[in-house]
Amino acid sequence: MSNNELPAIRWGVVGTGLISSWFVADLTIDRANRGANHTIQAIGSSSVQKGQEFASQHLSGHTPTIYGSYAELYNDPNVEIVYIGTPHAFHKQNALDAIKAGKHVLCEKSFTLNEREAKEIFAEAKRHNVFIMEAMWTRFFPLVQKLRQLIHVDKSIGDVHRVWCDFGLPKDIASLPITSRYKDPALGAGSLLDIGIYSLTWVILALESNLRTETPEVLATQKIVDHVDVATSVLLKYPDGRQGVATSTFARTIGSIVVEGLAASVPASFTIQLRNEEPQKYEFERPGRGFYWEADAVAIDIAAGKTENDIMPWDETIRIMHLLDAIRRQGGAQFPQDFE
Ligand SMILES: NC(=O)C1=CN([C@@H]2O[C@H](COP(=O)(O)OP(=O)(O)OC[C@H]3O[C@@H](n4cnc5c(N)ncnc54)[C@H](OP(=O)(O)O)[C@@H]3O)[C@@H](O)[C@H]2O)C=CC1
Ligand SMILES: O=C1OC[C@@H](O)[C@H](O)[C@H]1O
Repeated sequence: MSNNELPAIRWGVVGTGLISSWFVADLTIDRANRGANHTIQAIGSSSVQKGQEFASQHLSGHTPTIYGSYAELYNDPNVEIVYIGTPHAFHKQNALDAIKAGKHVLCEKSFTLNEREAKEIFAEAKRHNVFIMEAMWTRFFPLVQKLRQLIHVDKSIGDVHRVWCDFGLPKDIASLPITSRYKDPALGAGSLLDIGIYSLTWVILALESNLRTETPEVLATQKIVDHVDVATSVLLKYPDGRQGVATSTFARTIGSIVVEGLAASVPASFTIQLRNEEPQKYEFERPGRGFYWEADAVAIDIAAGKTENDIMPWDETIRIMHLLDAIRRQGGAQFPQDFE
């Protein structure tokens, strides 16, 4: 199909921040195998000057109409679809306004701050008979389609029982202005809606062969600092026992360490990966299986007249058992002895 025969659509972009710059840059690059022709018809910003700066920086060679308000963009008859690139907290109002003006909408993730807002938007879209979608771009990558085919159709690794996904995005929240969307709860700040949504998405995509046919149980914990979740861990539990762990954090580290070996009980080496540096692998000799190290420690302690070992003291065992009990209470695994 020649480019002239492809579907064509005229976009109005509201918000001139980071994501809008990435979005318009991608829509205007020259690429093979395009599926549609995109025109950035208009930019809506809080000021004409900001809109003009955005266009000259990210849309050189293009001539979008620049508006100093979003309302003007919604009312532009040449705009067919509105792309919402504002912070989460404004998505609801932006989407409702665009829909009421009869526009289709592509709205950045997270779609809204909560389910109630999302339902409100979809009800309005239904009333106005317009298209609307959450811009969860990752789901549309060919890589995802291939991965899902390998996992769910070809069953390349058999049945998938567990999936983990972590997204860490270092953010020094304390140093940001209180108006930052990463800091202000009223703007939907927090790791979950910003990046945790990706972790959750990957876990769901890998665990669910038929999307949206199951509702997993959720167990979650968050680290809240100044009313904002700076770290979230979610455990998804499916009716048949499949488990997904999705985590997100704004904490800053300079790299990661992966421990390798036969099993988690038998570490053999680890690799330190510092950002932008070559990985460094540390390997260790282990003749036999390695049970002699704990046996040596026992013998040494006894010879020294000790009753506890410093590496595995009594209170550490008690702490671990306390945690295991708490987890079982939430999780449901019971032993007859629990009721004695
Ligand atoms: N898909 C992806 O990979 C990414 C998605 N996102 C999503 O995009 C959305 C926007 O994020 P991002 O581009 O980083 O945000 P930015 O802060 O960089 O930009 C947001 C823009 O929204 C407009 N805006 C309107 N009202 C406000 C307000 N009160 N405070 C701040 N901005 C306001 C501003 O544009 P103006 O002044 O022109 O009106 C501003 O430039 C979020 O929902 C985020 O989750 C973000 C990054 C990547
Ligand atoms: O979606 C996103 O991905 C990239 C991050 O920079 C951004 O905070 C987030 O919204």
